[in-house]
Amino acid sequence: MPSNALIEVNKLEKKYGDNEVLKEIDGVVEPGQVICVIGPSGSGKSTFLRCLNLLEQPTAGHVMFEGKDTQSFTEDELTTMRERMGMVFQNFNLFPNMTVLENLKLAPIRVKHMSDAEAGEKALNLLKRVGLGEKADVYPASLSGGQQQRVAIARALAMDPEVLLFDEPTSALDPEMVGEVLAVMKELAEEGMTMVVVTHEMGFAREVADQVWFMADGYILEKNEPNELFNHPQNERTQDFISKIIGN
Ligand SMILES: Nc1ncnc2c1ncn2[C@@H]1O[C@H](COP(=O)(O)OP(=O)(O)OP(=O)(O)O)[C@@H](O)[C@H]1O
Repeated sequence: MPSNALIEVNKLEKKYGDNEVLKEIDGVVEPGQVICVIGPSGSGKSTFLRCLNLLEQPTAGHVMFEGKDTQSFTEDELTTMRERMGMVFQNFNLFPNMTVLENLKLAPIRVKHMSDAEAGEKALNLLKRVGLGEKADVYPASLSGGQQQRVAIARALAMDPEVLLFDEPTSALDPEMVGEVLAVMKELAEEGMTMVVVTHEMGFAREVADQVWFMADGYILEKNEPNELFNHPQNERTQDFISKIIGN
């Protein structure tokens, strides 16, 4: 395997009963890369993402993290790996009964054993970074969806992750809020954050991704640089998908 792979997936398979959702998936994520995973609804994109941090247990195949096979991980090693892979969900998943600041401080205090003051300072800096320095003491419900998602990104960053996994981070947002979240993600990409992003935002994939992976029926049918994949798709299914979303 390439020595610089952060994540490597070999012959990954996932079944739910008889439903084969992921089939023979191979892929490498290198440090600093932004991978966008695109494809039709139900093609297995979210399941693939959740297999990367073993929120879903693969049925077969291997997920390697920093060259180590996660299958051989103890529970403690798995927990550590998940802490190093931040995840941002479609529906933000903030704790509603905690203020924005408390949401951000929780994991650094509990998991990294940071002092309250240290975690608070870090949280405030991260909130400023996502443009929400003024919102530290409010509750998530008083924020717009776009603001809540930016808080969720800041919360993931509070653990200093090695990689961020995004599961359709803008799909639950009103259209006018999509841009503010994508702008934060683009900034992170420019700062060198390694990211795997399941998305329907083709403009973002085209502009920000180093590689776009096209999934259909549980296979990754095509991987390429965005310009190649969008302008010269090789696989018939990719051509069909792209002509449907871009052609009209
Ligand atoms: N926990 C589960 N139990 C059973 N089947 C599941 C589960 N999670 C996903 N599936 C099935 O796996 C298939 C792929 O789902 P997945 O959510 O990964 O697709 P997707 O490409 O992310 O779709 P979308 O773009 O609509 O979110 C679907 O047929 C879905 O019904």
